[in-house]
Amino acid sequence: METPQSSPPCGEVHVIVGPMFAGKTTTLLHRIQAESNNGRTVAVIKSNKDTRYGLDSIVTHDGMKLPCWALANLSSFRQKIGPDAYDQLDVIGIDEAQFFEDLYDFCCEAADHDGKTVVVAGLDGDYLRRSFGSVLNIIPLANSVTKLTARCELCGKRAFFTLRKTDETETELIGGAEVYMPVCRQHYVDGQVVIGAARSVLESKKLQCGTCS
Ligand SMILES: Nc1ncnc2c1ncn2[C@@H]1O[C@H](COP(=O)(O)OP(=O)(O)O)[C@@H](O)[C@H]1O
Ligand SMILES: Cc1cn([C@H]2C[C@H](O)[C@@H](COP(=O)(O)O)O2)c(=O)[nH]c1=O
Repeated sequence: METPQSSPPCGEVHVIVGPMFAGKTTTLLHRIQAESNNGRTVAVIKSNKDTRYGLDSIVTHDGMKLPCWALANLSSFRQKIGPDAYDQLDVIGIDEAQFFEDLYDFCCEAADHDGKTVVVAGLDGDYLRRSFGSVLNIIPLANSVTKLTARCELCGKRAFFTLRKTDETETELIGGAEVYMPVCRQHYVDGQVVIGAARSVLESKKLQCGTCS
C-alpha cells in the first residue's frame, strides 16, 4: 500500500495596513528581523515601481534598511530566487503590496500549499480613500490584520488617511513627504476642500488665459 505523502506545515498570512508614515515598513522589517534572529530563513519583496531608495533594499521613512527583491509581480519570485532557495524559505515579507496585482494568488499558494509565513505591508486606501490594489482582497486569507496610524501633520492627532498635496490625479504616484502627508479625518476633509478649491481657481485661470490672446 502506498504511504500518503506528508503535506508541508500550514503557513500563515499577516497583513499590516495604514496610511503613509504609519510605520508599516518599520513593523514589517522588525518582524522579519525577529524571525531571522529565531533561525528562520527569510526574504523580503518590494515592488519595482518604487525606485525612491534604489531597488536592492527596503528603506523606512526614518532610514532603517533591509536587502530585498524588487519585482514587477509576485509570480516571478520563485523562479528569480530559484526553486531550491524558495523551498528553504520560512518567511516572506512583502512591502508596498498595493502595487502587486497577483497578491491574492501568491498569498494563497505560499501559505496554503507551500507552508510559508507571509507578512504583507501596504496601503489599504489611496489618496481618495478608495481600496488600493488587492490589499483588502487578502483580508479573508489572513491570520491577523493590523491597522496602524500615523500622526496628523496638521494637528498631531492620530492620522488614518493619506492626503495628496499636489494636483496629480493618477492613482499610482510614487513619492514621499513632498507629495503626501498623513492626516486625521477632520484635516482630510478640510484638505480635500482646499485642494478642490485650488484646482477650480487654476482651471478658471487656464480658461481665462486661453481667451487672452
Ligand atoms: N506624520 C508622521 N507620523 C508618524 N511618523 C512619521 C510622520 N512623518 C514621518 N514619520 C516617520 O516615519 C516613520 C515610519 O516610516 P515607515 O515605517 O517607512 O512608514 P510607512 O511604511 O507606513 O510609510 C516613523 O517612525 C517616523 O519616524
Ligand atoms: C496614497 C498613495 C500613495 N501612493 C504611493 C506613494 C508611495 O510611493 C507609496 C506608499 O509608500 P509607503 O511605504 O506607504 O510610505 O505609494 C500612490 O501611488 N497612490 C496613492 O494614492
